[in-house]
Formats: sequence, C-alpha cells, structure tokens
Amino acid sequence: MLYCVRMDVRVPHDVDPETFERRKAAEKARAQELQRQGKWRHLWRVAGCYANVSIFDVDSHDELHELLSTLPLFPYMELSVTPLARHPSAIGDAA
Ligand SMILES: O=C(O)CC1=CCC(=O)O1
Repeated sequence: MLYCVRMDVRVPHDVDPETFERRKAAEKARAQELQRQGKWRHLWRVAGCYANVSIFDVDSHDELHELLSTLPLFPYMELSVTPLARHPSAIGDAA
C-alpha cells in the first residue's frame, strides 16, 4: 500500500539545540534504514520549507502509523497522510 506523507518540521523556539541535532541525526539514520528496506520509497524536500513529501510502501495503516510515530523527529512534526490508489491512466509498474 502506498501513502503520500507530508512532514512539516516545527522547531520549538525553546528546544535545546544539542537535543534537536541529536534527533536530526537519528532521524536521518532511521530514514536511510527505511529507504534501504524499501518502505520509504521517496523523500523529497519541499522547496523553501522545512518540510518533505515522502512516499511510503507498507502493508497497512497500522504499519505506517507505527513507523511514523516512532520517528525521532515525530514530536516536532505535523503530518499529513494521503493513501494512494492506482490511476487508470498510469503506465508501467507504479506500485
Ligand atoms: O528534514 C526533514 O524533512 C525531516 C526528515 C525526514 C527524514 C529526515 O532525514 O529528515
């Protein structure tokens, strides 16, 4: 199942910079691990924003929720999730 997820990172003005940098590094490591597993299929920066648009390929809503809610930056993110269905005009293997 494919999902389009937008993640907007909201950095609290009073967050300890070292804590935040540690979480950012952990987020990067986790994101790369999930990309290697084929679960985080695309990761794009939204130009001009501290945000990304990502495509996830997971088995269920529950798996997606588990994966997103355990991301190190999850406490600092606003998430928007859109489930994707195949478009009838799409050619090739878009899944
Ligand atoms: O910078 C972001 O958009 C948040 C993020 C997601 C994966 C990652 O490494 O950073």
